[in-house]
Amino acid sequence: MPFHPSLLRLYLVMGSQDCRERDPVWVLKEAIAGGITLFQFREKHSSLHLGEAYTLGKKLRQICREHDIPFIVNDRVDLGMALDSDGFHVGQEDLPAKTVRQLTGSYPILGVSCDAPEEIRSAQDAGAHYVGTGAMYATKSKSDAGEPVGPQAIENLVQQPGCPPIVGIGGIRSDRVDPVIQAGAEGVAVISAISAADDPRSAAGELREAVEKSLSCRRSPLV
Ligand SMILES: Cc1ncc(COP(=O)(O)OP(=O)(O)O)c(N)n1
Ligand SMILES: Cc1ncsc1CCOP(=O)(O)O
Ligand SMILES: [Mg+2]
Repeated sequence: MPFHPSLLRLYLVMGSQDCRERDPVWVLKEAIAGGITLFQFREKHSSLHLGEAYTLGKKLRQICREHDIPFIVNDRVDLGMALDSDGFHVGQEDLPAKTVRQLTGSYPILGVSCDAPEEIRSAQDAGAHYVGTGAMYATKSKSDAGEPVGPQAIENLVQQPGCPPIVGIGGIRSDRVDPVIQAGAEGVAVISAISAADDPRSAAGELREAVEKSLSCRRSPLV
């Protein structure tokens, strides 16, 4: 599936650990109905074996396919390849982005977590389509997220020549979307704001509306 920065508008990142014991299949369907534009399968559940992650991933992948939502796999290139994913997301402590590109070819979407200018340069070298920057705000969804870097980090990175489109992640709720977009992000990535919401469909709807509203009044659109 070809990449366009508008795919980053509302990016749901989710695995079974994020869904409050509810079926991730149901959560994903509701999130799609609410307006997500991209999905990342981020399975971190220590009790789920790779084979179980594959079985769940196949179901989620199928739902994405039926709704034309690109399906990205976090961390595990082997799992992503087995699931015929549309792309991969890796961070600074995962396989190097350049290696992922070599393993997977030039076509799949490649996302890389970056908080610093030198990380942007190596993401560019690897042919990253987008960059994930965070945590924007404090988060309970990633135990090793470190201190929040805030929207200011996006404002700094986006000035790097040739910087790929940025999506902000970490602690984002609908009332925190605007500073992230005004800093220069193309969209927001969330886990708990949708996956742990009582009503994931309306949560996604609210977030999407907040993103569109904020983009429509950005002073100098970056895309
Ligand atoms: C869109 C997006 N941005 C950042 C991350 C974080 O990736 P990483 O730093 O590798 O941490 P884990 O998600 O693997 O815990 C992401 N997953 N998605
Ligand atoms: C995966 C990840 N990377 C940086 S913060 C984060 C967790 C985001 O989760 P939430 O949206 O629930 O704060
Ligand atoms: Mg990772």
